[in-house]
Amino acid sequence: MTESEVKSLLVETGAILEGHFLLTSGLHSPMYVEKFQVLQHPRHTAALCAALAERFVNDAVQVVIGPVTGGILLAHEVGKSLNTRAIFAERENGVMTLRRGFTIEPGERVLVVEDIVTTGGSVQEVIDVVKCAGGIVVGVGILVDRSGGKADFGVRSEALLHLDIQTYSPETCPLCASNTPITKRGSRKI
Ligand SMILES: O=P(O)(O)OC[C@H]1O[C@H](OP(=O)(O)OP(=O)(O)O)[C@H](O)[C@@H]1O
Ligand SMILES: O=C(O)c1cc(=O)[nH]c(=O)[nH]1
Ligand SMILES: [Mg+2]
Repeated sequence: MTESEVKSLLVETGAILEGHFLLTSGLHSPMYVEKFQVLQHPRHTAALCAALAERFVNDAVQVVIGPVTGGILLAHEVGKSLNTRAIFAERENGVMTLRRGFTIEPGERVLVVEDIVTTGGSVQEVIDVVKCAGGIVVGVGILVDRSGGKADFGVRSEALLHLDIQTYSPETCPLCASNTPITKRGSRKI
């Protein structure tokens, strides 16, 4: 899939939103990629994840892991393509962790997947979980990297679509200054 095909799919499914959004990092943004607008279509999810898996087909991946919520679907579908285990990480009392009896064995080759990267903080938390368990992070697979190239995980990362979307700290946000109501999507409680 080309970047323009991925972008068209997001536009067609209504995933690109404009407004005033509180992001999981605490930053504000005038745009939000609501990944579940596209992920609600299993055939699109399967096609996107197959394209992502293709980038890591020669990396001898043994486990695919992503952060809740979208990471559950992504890990499952990428793991299906690569014929590996698929697990997910979630925050417990604010700390990213493995629950549900999931384990990563020392030396296991792990691919981290993520739907959207803004600051890269969530992916980094998952990388830390993998490393803490002794796993080897072979790469990061991303549907949409909206960081404008700023996110760097110290391993090969591959995104199906690269965007450079403005973010603001709450103190400098022009939408706050103009009293535009803010909305919070996503699952993180901050
Ligand atoms: O790169 P970052 O600054 O960490 O931001 C990106 C993360 O934020 C969103 O998840 P969110 O925590 O909103 O929950 P969700 O996956 O349940 O929507 C998104 O799905 C990424 O996981
Ligand atoms: O940074 C986020 O929380 C975020 C941004 C975005 O565009 N889409 C999303 O699901 N989360
Ligand atoms: Mg998420």
